[in-house]
Formats: sequence, C-alpha cells, structure tokens
Amino acid sequence: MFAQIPRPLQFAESMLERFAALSVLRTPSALSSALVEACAQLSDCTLSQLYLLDVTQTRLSLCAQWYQGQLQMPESVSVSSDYSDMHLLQYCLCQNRPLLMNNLDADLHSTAFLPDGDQPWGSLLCLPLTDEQQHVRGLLVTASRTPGELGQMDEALLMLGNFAVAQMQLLGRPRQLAEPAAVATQISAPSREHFGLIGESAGMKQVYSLISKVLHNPVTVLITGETGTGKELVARAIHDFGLRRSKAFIALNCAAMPENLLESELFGYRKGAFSGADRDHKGLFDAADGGTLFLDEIGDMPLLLQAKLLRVLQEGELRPLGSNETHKVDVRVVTATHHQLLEQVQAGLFREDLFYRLTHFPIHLPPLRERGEDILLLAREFVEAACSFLQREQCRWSDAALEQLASHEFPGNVRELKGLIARALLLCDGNLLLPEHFNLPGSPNNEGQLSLRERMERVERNLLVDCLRKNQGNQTSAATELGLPRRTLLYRMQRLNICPAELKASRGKNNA
Ligand SMILES: Nc1ncnc2c1ncn2[C@@H]1O[C@H](COP(=O)(O)OP(=O)(O)OP(=O)(O)O)[C@@H](O)[C@H]1O
Repeated sequence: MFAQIPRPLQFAESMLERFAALSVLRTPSALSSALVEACAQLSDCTLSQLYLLDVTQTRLSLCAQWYQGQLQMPESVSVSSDYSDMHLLQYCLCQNRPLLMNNLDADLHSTAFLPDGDQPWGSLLCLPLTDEQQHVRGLLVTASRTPGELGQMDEALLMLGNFAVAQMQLLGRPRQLAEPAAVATQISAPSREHFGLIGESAGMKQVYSLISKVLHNPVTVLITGETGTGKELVARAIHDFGLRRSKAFIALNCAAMPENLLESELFGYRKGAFSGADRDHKGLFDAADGGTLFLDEIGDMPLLLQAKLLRVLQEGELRPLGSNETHKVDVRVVTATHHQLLEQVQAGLFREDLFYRLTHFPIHLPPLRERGEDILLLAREFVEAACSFLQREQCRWSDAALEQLASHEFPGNVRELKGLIARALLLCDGNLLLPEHFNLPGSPNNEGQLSLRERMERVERNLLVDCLRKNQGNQTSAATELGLPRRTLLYRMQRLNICPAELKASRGKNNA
C-alpha cells in the first residue's frame, strides 16, 4: 500500500497515529473534523472535505472541511439533488468508484463544490466511503491547487475514511444499550430471511421467495415495479446475499447518459477509439468482473446498445470500442425497469430477443398501495433507524400520527414514505411524533373512488394488523392493547379478512 509513497515508513507511522487519534473520539463532529485534518495533512493538500449521506440515503451534505490549514464546520450544506455543477461527486457516489484527476481541467469539469481562489484547482481525489455492507455512506475529497500524484495514497486515505465512518456508526449503539428504556427499541438486524428488506405482506413474501431462488443461480433477473418500490434494494440483496458478495456491485442508470457515453462506460474503449480517447479505459463490465452489474431503467437503453448487451449476455464476452479483440467477463447482470417492456417491444423500442433473454426470471415489486399493512412496519423501522443514526432518543408514535399514515396513499411509494419520516423527525422537537409533523394532504388518488366505509375499513385493517404484529400474533395481548374484548377483535379480524397464521411469523415491533 505504501510502495509508491516517498517516505513510506514515516507515512505509516503518521497513519497509525491518526487511527489511534480517531479511535478515542466520541462524537461524529469530532470524528469528521479529525478526519479532514488528517487527510489534508497526510496528502499534503490544501483542501480536504467530508460529505455524508443523510438517513434517507438521498441527500449528500458537506459535514467538515479543512482548507488552508484551518478547520471549517459548514452549517450542513446540502448538495442540490440534481447535482448540478457537482457531476464529479455524483459520478463517484453513484458508481461507488474512486475518482482521481491528477490534471484537473476546470473547463472540462465543474469544480463548484471546491472553494474559490485566485488559482484554479490542479488535482482532485474523490473516494466513496462505505460501511461494513459495502453501502456508500459518503465521500472524502482531497484537492490541491497544483497538479500532482494524489493516487499514491488513495488506499491509505480510503482506509482512514472508512474507519471514521465505522466509528460514527458504532457511536450510536452503546448509548442505546446503556439506556434501559431503549433496550426494547433496538433496531433489529436486517433479517436474513427478508434479505434486509422490510415488509410482511403477501406481496413482499413472494418477493423474498423469488430472491432466494436466484441467489445461487446466475440467471439474469429483471426487476419491475413503480418508482421507489425498492428495485435497486432487491438488486443489492441478490448481490449481498449471494456468492458474489465479496466482489463489486456496480449500478448504472441507463436513462441518465447519452448513447455514446453509455456505450464507452459499459464496454470500455481502447486508446484512439475516438478523438479524446488518449488511453485504454476499462468499462463497467470489466469493473464488475466476478460481481454484479445492475442496469437500472433498462427500457431506456438505446437499440444499438441492446444488441451489444445481448451478445455479452449470450457469449459472456465483450469487445471494447476501438478493439478488434473480445475478452471474457464473468458478470451477473440484474436489470430493472418501471416501463411495461412488452409494450416497448410492440412499439419497436425494445428488442424482442433481449426481452425474452431478460424475462427468464422476473421479480415484480408491488406498489405500497397494494401492501398497506406494510406501511406502519416500514414507518417504525425507518424512525428507529433514523433516530439511531442521528443519535437521538427513540421517538414514540401518537395514535393519530399512525392513523394518518395508515390511511395515506403514497404515489412515490417507499421512497416517499422514507422522505416523509426524515422530515417529520426534523420537525419533531420532543420525542412524540404527531400528525402535524407529517402534514399530509387529504389522501388523493383512488381514495375518491372508495366509499367512506371502505376507507374507514382500510385504516382499521392496517391498525389491527400492525397491533397484532407487535404482539407476535397474540390476540389476547393485542385485544388488551386495543382496549377491545378478545371476541370483538376476532370478529373484526374475520370481517376484515385478516389471517392469523400470517401474523404469527412476523417480527414483533415496539411502539409508543
Ligand atoms: N422493502 C423495503 N424495505 C426497506 N426500504 C425500502 C424498501 N423498499 C424501498 N426502500 C427504500 O426506498 C428507497 C427507494 O428504493 P429504491 O431506490 O430501491 O427504489 P427503486 O424502485 O429502485 O426506485 P427508482 O425506480 O426510482 O429507481 C430507498 O431508500 C430504499 O432503501
């Protein structure tokens, strides 16, 4: 690791000191500050920045910055959600790959995320920081005004950054264990049986069963479902719980790139393949060799590339742009789309042969409106995870807030629910979640088509299922908690078509 570094022994000693210093820090902000200071000093760079993803994993914020020998703790500056002027950060985050630019050209790449100055920035190293499960948690950036060889220390800085992230996560745990009242609300480890996904509805159980069938079978999988239903999460689960988990998982959104860029990103190119190709470049298929390549929005892949993809799927070999030779790759391909692919085939937008190749093993994710009983389960888990991440006392639920969530339609599916919860936690000053923290409008969508009675029944059903789950299917305890005679509960369960057998298998969750 230190072979390329000028004074390796001295560098190794400094690294050890930094690890030791980080290991005794007890707050995330102290860890962030010490990390950026260490990275700037070890790399001899003017600037080091730490960006972390929020609990919803959708917003990236600058948490600490070391610039010109001084620590700066920005007031939680969030990167805009479309990453305008921050494509270098977006690339590194989405590809989960380090980005090294020894000769940074500000005309080619926007560096708006770096502080202004008289001189332009000359070199940049951007490293994705990951947790134990290899999920990206943030980015560590170091930059210098002069062009240089930042690549020599990328491994060392990455280790230090990942260590700091792991420490931040660990810090949340002891506090929970130390507080007796919180013991009951510890986050349950993602269940193996559910592959880290949340949901007990029949639709989700079917998804778990399908995932288990493909874990050890290299068949190409097509995941379908509306936006925000968890397609990428399922793709990751297939990778994380399968035999390829020690190798790379690479995700690419086929709708997000123009055709020629998509082709060179996927298949790579040889020096001279086109103007500007001044060196060989490995594509994502090569980067994912031995692992998994997740092609999101496959329905938006241009027809020409569809033919090339089909060849890789059939022959297991690819030919980079500008090369006459093919080479073998061993990549599991998982695809996803929110389109009706068959309709696209009929409209001539999607190749029929590729369609049949991809649909060998489809997994459909049901929208949240078809698994209403999962809403409260997801909501509780998200709140627990978020409180733990933010290291704040676990929040309790008011009945009114639960009722409001149970009756709301979620057009944006789980992503929308997760976002609502993150916002509610910010608005909630105490530790009791109330309806005003959610501020949901009157339920739109098909609510209008349901009668008042049907709407009431839906709310009641969700609440009963939720309470029964919390009590591990025990009807006597659930009836006591609901303040109902057991016979009335049984009668309501029968009327609302709630099957007791389904509820016993569920995990018990705590609430208010
Ligand atoms: N069953 C689930 N359990 C836990 N979290 C979930 C579940 N389903 C979705 N999520 C969360 O909802 C968010 C959206 O999920 P994901 O990105 O996988 O959806 P998607 O279907 O791939 O969306 P898109 O179509 O926009 O690409 C993520 O934060 C994910 O962690």
